[in-house]
Amino acid sequence: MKILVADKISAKGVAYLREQPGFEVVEAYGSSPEQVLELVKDVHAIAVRSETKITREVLDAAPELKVVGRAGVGVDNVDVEAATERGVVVMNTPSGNTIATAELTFTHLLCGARPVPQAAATMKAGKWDRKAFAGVELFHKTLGIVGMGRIGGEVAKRAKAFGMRVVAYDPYLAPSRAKAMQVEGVELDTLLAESDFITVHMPLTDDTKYMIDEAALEKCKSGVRLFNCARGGIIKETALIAALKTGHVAAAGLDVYEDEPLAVDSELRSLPNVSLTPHLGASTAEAQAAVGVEIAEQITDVLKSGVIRNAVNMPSIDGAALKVLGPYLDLGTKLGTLVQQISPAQIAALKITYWGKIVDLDANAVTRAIQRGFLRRISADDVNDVNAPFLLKSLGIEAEVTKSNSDSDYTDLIQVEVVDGEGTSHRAVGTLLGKAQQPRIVGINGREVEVAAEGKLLVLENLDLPGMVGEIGTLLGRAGVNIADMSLSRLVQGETAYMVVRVDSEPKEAAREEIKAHPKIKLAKFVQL
Ligand SMILES: NC(=O)c1ccc[n+]([C@@H]2O[C@H](COP(=O)([O-])OP(=O)(O)OC[C@H]3O[C@@H](n4cnc5c(N)ncnc54)[C@H](O)[C@@H]3O)[C@@H](O)[C@H]2O)c1
Ligand SMILES: O=C(O)CC[C@@H](O)C(=O)O
Repeated sequence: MKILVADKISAKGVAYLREQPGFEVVEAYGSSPEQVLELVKDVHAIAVRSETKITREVLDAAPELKVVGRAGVGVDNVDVEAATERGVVVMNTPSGNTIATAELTFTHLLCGARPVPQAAATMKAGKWDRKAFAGVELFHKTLGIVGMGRIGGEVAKRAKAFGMRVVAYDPYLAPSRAKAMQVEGVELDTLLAESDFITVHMPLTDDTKYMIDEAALEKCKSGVRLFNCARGGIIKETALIAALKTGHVAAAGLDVYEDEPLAVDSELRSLPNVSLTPHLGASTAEAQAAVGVEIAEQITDVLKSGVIRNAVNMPSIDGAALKVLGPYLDLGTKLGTLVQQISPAQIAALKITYWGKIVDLDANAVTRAIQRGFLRRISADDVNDVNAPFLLKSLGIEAEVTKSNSDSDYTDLIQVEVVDGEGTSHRAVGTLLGKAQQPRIVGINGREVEVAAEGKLLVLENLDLPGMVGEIGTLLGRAGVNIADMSLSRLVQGETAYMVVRVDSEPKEAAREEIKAHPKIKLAKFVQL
């Protein structure tokens, strides 16, 4: 397996990848977009920080690619939508650089209060100016934090230690968390009006882009100080520059910019009341060691054992959860495959119902496994848990999931049902049996059956007449096919019965045609699980 380390991650992370038997690691830093297109053509994984852009074009040029690992939080340099369509897992390392970024933010806050960088520059220039660099204190000032996630939370703790009042705006901030952190959850306008210092800590999204623009700045106190160590574009640069010039914003500290690297002639570089750092939030020895090793381990887990952690384009399952969910994933895949093979081609909806213990587990992964199983034989694309929901949608098949609390005879049941264009439903029900949690099929199209969910099955609907089992047995015997297991079911005596026969080998075409053409057999499907 080939792994491209496209941006500089920690030596420990690279060493971890190199130690893995069967891994070939290519380190190529600072490559041009054209070079990246060439480098990715046979890679299975790419590790990046924020420099290398993993665009749709790059993904198209990488047919073997399984995973893009971001050593850091923001995945804005990766086209996640295109990756999802292609079934490529995109993962990040959400917490390894939290402290580093919180500490850099606090450094900027302190430099916004006390112009240390500006004073230091004059000292280097041989001056001794004690008048030009008076500052303000953080003590008893109000800090407004927009985005109270991991980094916002760590900044809040440090601000409390400095004796600041902390107000926070975050639509997803639970009152209990605000209380535990001793911060006041407020509306954005209140935060803008009451804060002496404002720092932003959320991703750049359609909602957060230019959240701090001219109108927002007008709502701020005169002399407010602003900080952004999250993503360029949350604070509108032109509005900030104008407000820094008038002094409405007394000082600013920025680590991130609308365009990176920041243009050489950006006005921000020449304003005296701004401290700038070149996207250094995560640049500490500790953070880089942490995220480098974390991403190397995560990439290895995906490629070697299929274990996915910290994926941003699918639900992740940790090792403990995988142990519990594993048998359900197997059953789900098989039910999806079975239903696809017993139903017609024109499907309008794929409906999944869960009963029993599974209802209380995280069934998202099982749902994806069912969808993957269903699509396995019908999609031209490589189907996996990442792209299965997307591919289903692109085929115009509606997905529906229900968790039922009604009673059932089994500890767990999963029903997979497809509805065709005419509203006719085809379904299979499965469960896990015994201590070994063996996947069993216990229902097909409303008939109770009982057969192991594995191998090759012959699903028959035949007239309920004496001698049918013998006739099928003879037919299969003549074709040299051994029966491993068999289950019979009927609803009304003398009408039709279902026979599910597990066979050791697939009947040859001629035998299949003979079975299909048998006058007493209404339906015959050969299923491979
Ligand atoms: N400068 C750097 O080098 C550096 C390093 C690490 C992280 N970051 C960036 O910092 C940001 C925060 O990282 P984190 O790890 O704390 O993320 P996080 O996911 O833990 O926190 C983000 C918070 O933003 C909140 N949020 C989302 N939309 C919002 C909105 N419209 N208004 C207000 N709040 C909103 C979320 O509820 C969440 O609490 C990210 O953009 C990340 O990429 C930068
Ligand atoms: O890799 C970096 O140095 C930047 C990381 C940072 O922007 C992030 O979102 O984690």
